[in-house]
Order: sequence, then structure tokens, then C-alpha cells
Amino acid sequence: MAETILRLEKIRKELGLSKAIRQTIIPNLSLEIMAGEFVAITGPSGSGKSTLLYIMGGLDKPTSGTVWLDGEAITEKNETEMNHIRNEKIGFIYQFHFLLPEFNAVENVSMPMMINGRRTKKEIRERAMKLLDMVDMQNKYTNKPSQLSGGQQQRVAIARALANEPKVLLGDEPTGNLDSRSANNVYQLFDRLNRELNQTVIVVTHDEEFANRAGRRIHLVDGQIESDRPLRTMAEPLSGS
Ligand SMILES: Nc1ncnc2c1ncn2[C@@H]1O[C@H](COP(=O)(O)OP(=O)(O)OP(=O)(O)O)[C@@H](O)[C@H]1O
Repeated sequence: MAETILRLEKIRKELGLSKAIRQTIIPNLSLEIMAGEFVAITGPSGSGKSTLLYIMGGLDKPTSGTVWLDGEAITEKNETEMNHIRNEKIGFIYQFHFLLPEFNAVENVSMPMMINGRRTKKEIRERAMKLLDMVDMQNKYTNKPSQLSGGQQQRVAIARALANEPKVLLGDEPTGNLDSRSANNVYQLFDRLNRELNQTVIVVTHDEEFANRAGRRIHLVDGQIESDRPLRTMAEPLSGS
């Protein structure tokens, strides 16, 4: 049986707009995600999807409540400990790739491994190339981001997010900035990572087609789960693929 990889317990998020005015983004949300799940988080603009994803990935702290990642309460960690956990256990993909412009594809993918320090230089380079092969970027090792299309840049960003074998891969609108063909490549890649590597994937998306490819769909309204339903059981083949 799959184990719980991420657990959110009574998460509340408020923002202080001024001393007197506080906005509640997430009133009280609990959620459990199992290893190997592919979860899409949908909902109207402003419903708190990105806030929730950032809290899951330790990039934002809830006002109260606990986030457990791989059995550890990450909400209790300080910034230094959190940097380490993010590097080791969380892969984050944004709508805009945030690749380092002055470095080529191999160097960008190598970066999280260099920071981590668990591998030798040679191992890092070999793994970076292997990851780029996996995202079908084998011919672009030495290209800098400006020499790549938007879809290719996003695939390098995905390879980078996978560099340290993260427990969870989090995507904030990873196809939001792509044309439909590149978006389709990215869907297929997420799908493959989930099925072949059993990678846990959680994506926030406005894209209906992407959301429908996930194994589970959580719909947020006003920071609350309006629906949470399986779209298919884990590792069940996607119809039409
Ligand atoms: N730094 C901030 N300062 C003020 N308000 C914020 C801040 N970050 C988020 N908010 C507010 O929190 C709410 C939730 O924002 P969030 O980005 O999580 O929603 P979302 O569902 O991801 O929206 P979208 O689909 O438009 O990206 C919104 O009302 C937003 O205006």
C-alpha cells in the first residue's frame, strides 16, 4: 500500500493587508496525498491554489496548522533547515522557468546537485545529461535558455526540478505560458514521470485538459476544498494515450 507523502493538517492562511485588515485566504484545510499520486489543483482565480502549493512546498508558511512532508513537520523548521529540505525533497516548477540565463542546459540542471553536494562533479554532469535525455533535450546540452523555445526551457526546468530525486514535484501553472503543442509535450512528460518513475506530482492548473489527465482532482473555492475526486486509479492507463 502506498504511504502518505504529504499531509496538511488544519492549515489556515491569513494575510495582513494592514494592521486592522486581515484577509483569510485559506480558512481551515486538511489534506493527505499518497506517494505516487498525480494531483491537479483547480479553482477560480484567487481561490488560493498557488498559496496552497507554496505552503505544501515550504515556500510560504501557514498562519497555523502543520504540513508533514515524508514524515517531517516542515512547518516547524527554520529557514536554513527548510532550504535543505527544499533542495533534497521538493522539485518546484513555475509558470516562468527561472533558468539562469548565463548558464547552459547541463549547468542549469546541475545547479541543485552542486548545492546539495552529494555527488562528484563527474556524477553531476552525467546525471544532468541523463535527465535532459529523459525530457527529450539530448541535442541541447550546451544551449543557453535564450537559445531554447519556451517549451524546451520548461523541459529543462523540469529536468532541474528532478535533479535531486524529489519526493514531490510541484508545478504552479507549468503549462500556463506555453502554446498548445508545447503544453501537450509537458503533459505527456508529467504523465510519464508519474507512471514510469512513480513520481508524486501536484500541479496547480487552469488548463482543463491537463487537470483531466491527473489521477485526482482537487477543486478549491475560497480556500476550501469544494471537491476532491479520483479521475482514475493510480497507474491505470489513460484512455486515448
Ligand atoms: N502577497 C500578497 N499580498 C496580498 N494578497 C495576496 C498576496 N498573495 C496572494 N494574495 C491574495 O490571496 C488570494 C489567493 O491568491 P492565490 O495566488 O493563491 O490564488 P490562485 O487561486 O492561485 O489565483 P490564480 O489562479 O489567479 O493564480 C487572492 O485573493 C490574492 O489576491
